[in-house]
Amino acid sequence: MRIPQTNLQKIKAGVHFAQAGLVFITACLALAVLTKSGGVGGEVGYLFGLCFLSIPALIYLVMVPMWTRAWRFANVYAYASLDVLFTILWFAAFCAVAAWNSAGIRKGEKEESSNDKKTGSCSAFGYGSASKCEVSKASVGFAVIICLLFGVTSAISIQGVMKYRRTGIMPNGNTKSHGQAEQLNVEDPNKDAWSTNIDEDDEAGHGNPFGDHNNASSLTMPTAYGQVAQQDNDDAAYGLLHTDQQGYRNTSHDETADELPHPGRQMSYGSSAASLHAETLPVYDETLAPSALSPTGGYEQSPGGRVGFPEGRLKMEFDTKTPQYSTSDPNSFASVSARDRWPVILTGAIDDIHKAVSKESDAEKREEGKQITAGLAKLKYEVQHDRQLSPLVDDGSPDIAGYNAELKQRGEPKWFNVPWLFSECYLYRRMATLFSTSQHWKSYDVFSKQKMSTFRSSRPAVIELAARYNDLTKQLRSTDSALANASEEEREQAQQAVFTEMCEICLWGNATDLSLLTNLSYDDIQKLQGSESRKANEKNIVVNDFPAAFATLKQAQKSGAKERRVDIVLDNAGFELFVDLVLAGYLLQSGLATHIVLHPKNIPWFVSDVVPKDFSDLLNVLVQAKSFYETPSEDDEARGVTPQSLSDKEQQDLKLLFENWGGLYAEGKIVLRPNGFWTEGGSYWRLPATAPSLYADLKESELVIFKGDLNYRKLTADAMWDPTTPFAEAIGPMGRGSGVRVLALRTCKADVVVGLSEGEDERLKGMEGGGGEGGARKWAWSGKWAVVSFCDGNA
Ligand SMILES: O=P(O)(O)OC[C@@]1(O)O[C@H](CO)[C@@H](O)[C@@H]1O
Repeated sequence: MRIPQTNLQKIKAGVHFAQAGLVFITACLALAVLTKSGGVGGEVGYLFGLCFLSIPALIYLVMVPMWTRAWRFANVYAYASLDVLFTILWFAAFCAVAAWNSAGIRKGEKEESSNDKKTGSCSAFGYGSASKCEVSKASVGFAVIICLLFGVTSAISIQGVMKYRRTGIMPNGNTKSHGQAEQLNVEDPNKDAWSTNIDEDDEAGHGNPFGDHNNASSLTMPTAYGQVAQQDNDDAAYGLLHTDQQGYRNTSHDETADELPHPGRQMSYGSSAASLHAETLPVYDETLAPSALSPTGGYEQSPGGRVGFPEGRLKMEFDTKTPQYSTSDPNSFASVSARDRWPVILTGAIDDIHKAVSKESDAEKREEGKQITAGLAKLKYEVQHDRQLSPLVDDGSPDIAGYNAELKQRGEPKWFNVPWLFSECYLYRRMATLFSTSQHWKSYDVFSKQKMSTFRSSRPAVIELAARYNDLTKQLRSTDSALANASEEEREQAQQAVFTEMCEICLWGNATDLSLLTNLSYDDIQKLQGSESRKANEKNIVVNDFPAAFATLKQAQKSGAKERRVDIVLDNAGFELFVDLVLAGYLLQSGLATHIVLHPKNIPWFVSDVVPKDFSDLLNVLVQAKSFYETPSEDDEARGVTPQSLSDKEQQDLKLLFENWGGLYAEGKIVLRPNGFWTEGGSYWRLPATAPSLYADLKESELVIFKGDLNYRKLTADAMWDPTTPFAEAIGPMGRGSGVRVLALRTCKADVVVGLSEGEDERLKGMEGGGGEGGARKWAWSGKWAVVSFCDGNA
């Protein structure tokens, strides 16, 4: 498959093609001279030989940068060396033959001492006929042109080397390290290449197999990167850092927003072939636009496609001045993530794509898959060896410019000394570029299998909640239920209790995000997700603003406003998305909201964050629950377990749930709205200034619920706030006076936390595994504690 070429690359290839034509002609001329009588010098022989020698060089210089099949031989240094070498060789060639010509002419003139012959002309050529001399002169002319053209291509190649040494990006925009491909023998399943142990490489004393941009040694053939034993105890040990669970566990740009069809196209609920694909999900109801539901799916575009953001102004200027958590802080989860967790996550991704490539029959797709695998391995290597973060490859999305501008402004930091939030977003954005710049793997989600396999393990909680939800729906719809006959005050109390319960279900659904918890056993997941654990965890909510959030929605309901929208900025797919839909369905059916707008990501993100496809996958599970839950998974087969069959009641409950949620979609009451802003590298302090139409859209909402840890880190700019800092202050421009009502539902899985009462942080640090006096806020790393923080930006 052809690799997209930059204009400069195309020009270079064009020059090489011209050279090939000229070389052919020169070879013919030289052959003519060689075969003519009168004798020849080695010079012409050299020229003729050089013509042949140039062919393989030209093939290499043209084909390797252009075809994936040859990409394994790509090497910016080789390109430049060849171009410069042949410039010199052709220079020598035309000088030599020119000298031979003039020697022949001088010889001829000496022999022809008669004065009617023109001096310096071929008429008196000492090595043969005048035509031989003419032909030889012509060959010199062509050789001069070829030499000059090699001079041009040398300049282009040298520019390419300088760019590569500066950015790590090959002239055609790809990232690549030299000579590593041959390590990737996909066919050899026994070759276990995916580990987090870096010492292996160094031990082999091969230095930096990935061509560290500053270290010329990269030209030497590297060892096979990451070739060590299976997931070893180190990884297991890593996982036990906070809890005895560990985990590893996901394009391109904004197309999704465009691809998602406009609503009104009825979904085929209940039809026999009722399997759902993301495309069939209505995004919003025309009749409701241009109200708060007008889609802003893509980036904030302005003429020229640049993110609608004043040129030259850098987004960082909108961030808080409070320092951010950095990977250099040994007391932070940032340091643990960069040194221990990200390599494990990358290894999981490499493993996934490796398996996919080994099953791929299409040769071009396989080759491209190897490139992606190599790119992931390079990224893993750079993280583990504390390399500089290199500029992202431009995959056509406007956010890339923002990332690279910020990288430059941050002075191209190294992995072990960089703000955690930016670097972690950069990590996932860089992974996505490997897929989005490919032809065959653009929409491949390297985390998809993990998302679905873990959702399987949520079966008991999913069935328990489906029954609970359907009961609630029946109660809410019935006219003679206890609730219907209760007094207004009793109904409001009951409503608040159910609201809190539904929000708690939604909150703790966030505890099982896959980027934190590895190899979460079937039993662990049940223990975490069941109603018992929710009850047990109630006391673990260290900031609890549920009443304020309920009061906001209740007040809006009492205002009688026709449209009362609630937004949910989603976090993880699978069980968490399931409980988000439970909350969304409850808010709609209880009348606390009239519309729900869900905000997924555009690209695979932080391993398990929701992308639009995860939505249809979830609904497909509900409509095909029997086959999904009763088909043994790899894990079941490994454990020799045959999944229990679903009872009729359980099947019925899941079918009812599917029809209920399907109906809410069809009516356009639930809308899916991806936006590129959610996967940018900065905090939400930047949202009002850098994503004005998204900001305006969120202001239309009665309540914007931000799910999970990453959204909380972005709201609070992942800064090292004093934990007693008011939430409203820590979220800056999204706080007081912002016009946005913010509710964060977060299980704590990172250092930043605000809104705590005096002494609470010390109390939690003092608990077992809390971190103690040492300063590390370990209690906030495991997802065991949660905060529910509300700020009314309209107050
Ligand atoms: O946003 P989520 O899914 O609740 O958590 C994301 C997370 O797992 O990833 C980051 C660490 O890598 C932290 O923000 C948190 O631990």
